Amino acid sequence: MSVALMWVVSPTSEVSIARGKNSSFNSNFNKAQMNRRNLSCMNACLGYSRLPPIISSMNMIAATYTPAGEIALSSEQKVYDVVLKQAALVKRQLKSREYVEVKPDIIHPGTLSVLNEAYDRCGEVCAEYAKTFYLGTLLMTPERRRAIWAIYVWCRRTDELVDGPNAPHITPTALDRWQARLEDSFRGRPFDMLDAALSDTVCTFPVDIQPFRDMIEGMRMDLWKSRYENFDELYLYCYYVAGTVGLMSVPIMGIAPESQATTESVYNAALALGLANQLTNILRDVGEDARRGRIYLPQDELAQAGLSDDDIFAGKVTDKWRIFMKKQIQRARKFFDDAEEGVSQLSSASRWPVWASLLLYRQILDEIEENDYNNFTRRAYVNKPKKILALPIAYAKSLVKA
Ligand SMILES: CC(C)=CCC/C(C)=C/CC/C(C)=C/CC/C(C)=C/[C@@H]1[C@@H](COP(=O)(O)OP(=O)(O)O)[C@]1(C)CC/C=C(\C)CC/C=C(\C)CCC=C(C)C
Repeated sequence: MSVALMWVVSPTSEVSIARGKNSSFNSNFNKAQMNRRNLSCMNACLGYSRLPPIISSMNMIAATYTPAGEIALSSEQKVYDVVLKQAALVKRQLKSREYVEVKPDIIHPGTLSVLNEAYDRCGEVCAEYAKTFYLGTLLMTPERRRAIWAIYVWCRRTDELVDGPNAPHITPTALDRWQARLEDSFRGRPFDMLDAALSDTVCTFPVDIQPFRDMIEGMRMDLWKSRYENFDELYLYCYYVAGTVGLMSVPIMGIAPESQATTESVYNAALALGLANQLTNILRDVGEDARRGRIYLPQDELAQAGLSDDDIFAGKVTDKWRIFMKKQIQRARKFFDDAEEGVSQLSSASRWPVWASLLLYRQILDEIEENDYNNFTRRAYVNKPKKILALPIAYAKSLVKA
């Protein structure tokens, strides 16, 4: 990655600074920074408001009970509740068409150019971090493209809090402040320019705040948890840090008008793609994570395979490890399969980047196999020719209608 985004999240200064080798972004960003009061005013003028409350569908989920008589939901059931809420929000807003072109008649002078600049900045970050994905977004309509950039940037900044250069200084309190900033952005009171783009996006498209809160929850989890007892625990983590991205993206990408699929099934597919990506990421990075003292693998399944934390730290590829890995890869592939059904339901211009990301990420699993399951000292990656080949394949798949 050629750019490192650094966040200084302190009680006195909550500013984001972009730093990097090619840092034209840096100076542009500083130049264009706005203060909170101006933005509040600007957004009041734009008439932003909090999204309406969402009806809970928790009681639609089959539940089991703890010995104390409390409802015990699996992670999958808890997450499904978020899927249903987001799908309900989209359906309600699609019905009322409230979110389409509801920009107020009176626009504060300069607001639009500031907003355009904010979105452009998001596009620059996206292009720096994820070139292929950025190119894919160029096929989308301008409104969708810039909204996806805004969400990408928020996700990237959130991830950088625990994975970036400032990670050792990040505390739960810093994450609380980041969440307060998120809540403010959803209320139309963004803190900085990049937040202003997010604020505009969530006011334009029917995006629920819960997946955003949940991603921060995943980052909180990363601060204290370095072992996962079983797949249920790992599932929740993967939802928090990646399944959420799928749920945030679909309201922007849009579902094809001709799609016969239920909104819920499309959201489930989006969730599945996030989970598949994260499981793949975990399987690729086993050695790297172990060197940081982290094991994102189900402890019970490791034990069943006759493996322990020590085996992971020793990093030796044994037959036990190969058998264990085959099972994990099979599970990740299943999530990719579940996701595939949903991609064709997306609006036509959104399919290509999603297919490209799906095909490229899934190939990492093939590479782990090619490396004879040595994910301790070899990083599986998809080489350039294979990446290039995936793009027309993704394009051809994107032409298949729902
Ligand atoms: C088209 C597309 C891929 C859209 C998603 C755009 C978007 C908002 C991406 C945000 C990604 C991000 C920065 C997430 C922060 C948390 C994180 C780092 C998650 C991991 C991603 C890869 O990370 P990284 O860049 O570090 O990877 P490398 O180490 O460089 O390989 C994750 C593994 C998960 C990302 C999850 C997704 C991209 C979800 C994709 C799902 C959809 C877009 C829904 C598609 C819809 C249907 C119906 C299937």
